[in-house]
Amino acid sequence: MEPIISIRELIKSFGTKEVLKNINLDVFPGQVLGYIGPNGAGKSTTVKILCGLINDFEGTVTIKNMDMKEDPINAKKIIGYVPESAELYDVLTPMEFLSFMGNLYEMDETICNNRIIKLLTAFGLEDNINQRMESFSKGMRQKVLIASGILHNPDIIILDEPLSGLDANSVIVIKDLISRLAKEGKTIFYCSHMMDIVEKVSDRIILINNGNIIADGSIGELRAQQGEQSLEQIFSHLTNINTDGASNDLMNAFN
Ligand SMILES: Nc1ncnc2c1ncn2[C@@H]1O[C@H](COP(=O)(O)OP(=O)(O)OP(=O)(O)O)[C@@H](O)[C@H]1O
Repeated sequence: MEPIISIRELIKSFGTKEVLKNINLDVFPGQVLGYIGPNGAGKSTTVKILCGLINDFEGTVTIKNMDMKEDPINAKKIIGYVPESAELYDVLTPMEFLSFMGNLYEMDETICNNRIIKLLTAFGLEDNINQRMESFSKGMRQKVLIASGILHNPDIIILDEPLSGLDANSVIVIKDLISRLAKEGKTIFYCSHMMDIVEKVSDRIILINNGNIIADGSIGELRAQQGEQSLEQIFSHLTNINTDGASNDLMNAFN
C-alpha cells in the first residue's frame, strides 16, 4: 500500500534552534496515528508543515504523492486541520462561518449546507446554528472548529489536541467519530497530551522527543518493547522525565 503521508529527512529550525532534526515517517490510509511528545518536542511544528502553514523546511513532505512545496494547494485540499484553538469570527453564526469555509473549499452550496446542519446537530449545537458565536463557550467553539476541519470530507484529518474544553459526552462522540472515519478509510493524525485517549483511539503511536522519533508502534508493540503498563508510563520512561522529582520541586516552591 502507498503511504498517504510521506515525510523524508525533515529538518526545521527556528533561528539557531533545530526543532525537527531528522523526521522520517510514512502514514498509511485508514491509520489513526497518535503523535505524542513532551512540551516543545516539535509536534505542532510537524503539524503546521503537514498543513502547509510552514514551508521553509528541509527534506520532503508528500501528501498522496503531491509534494507539499511544489503543489501545496492541491495537497491542502485533501487535508482537514483542527487546531487546538483558533480565533473564530465571533460576529458570525456557525452557519455563516462554516458556509464561508465550505466556499473556500469550493463545495457545492446545497451539500455544504446540509452537511453543516448534520454536523452541528450531531455535536448538539442544533439550537445554536444561527446564533452569533460571541456567546459560545470554549467547548461549543471547539465543536465548530472540528466541524470546519471535516466539512469538506478530507482524506486526512489532522487534529491538534481536539478535545480540549469538551465535556465527557462530547469526548465520547469525537472518539467514536475518529474510529468511524478511520474505518471509512480516512487517515487521522492525532496530536495530544491525553495519553489515555491516545492509547484508546490510535492504532499506531509515534513518540517524538527533542526533534526525533524515539518510538513507533501500536500500544501493544510499545508495551512489549518497554515492559510498561500504560502509555503514560511508557512516555515518562522514554522521555526520562522524573515526575516525582518535578512534583517535589514544585512543592518546595511553597517551603
Ligand atoms: N514561530 C516560532 N518561532 C520560534 N520558535 C518556535 C516557533 N514555533 C515553535 N517554536 C519552538 O519550537 C519548539 C517546538 O515547538 P512546538 O510548538 O512544535 O512543540 P510542541 O511539541 O507542539 O509543544 P506543546 O506540547 O507544548 O504544544 C519549541 O521550542 C518552540 O519554542
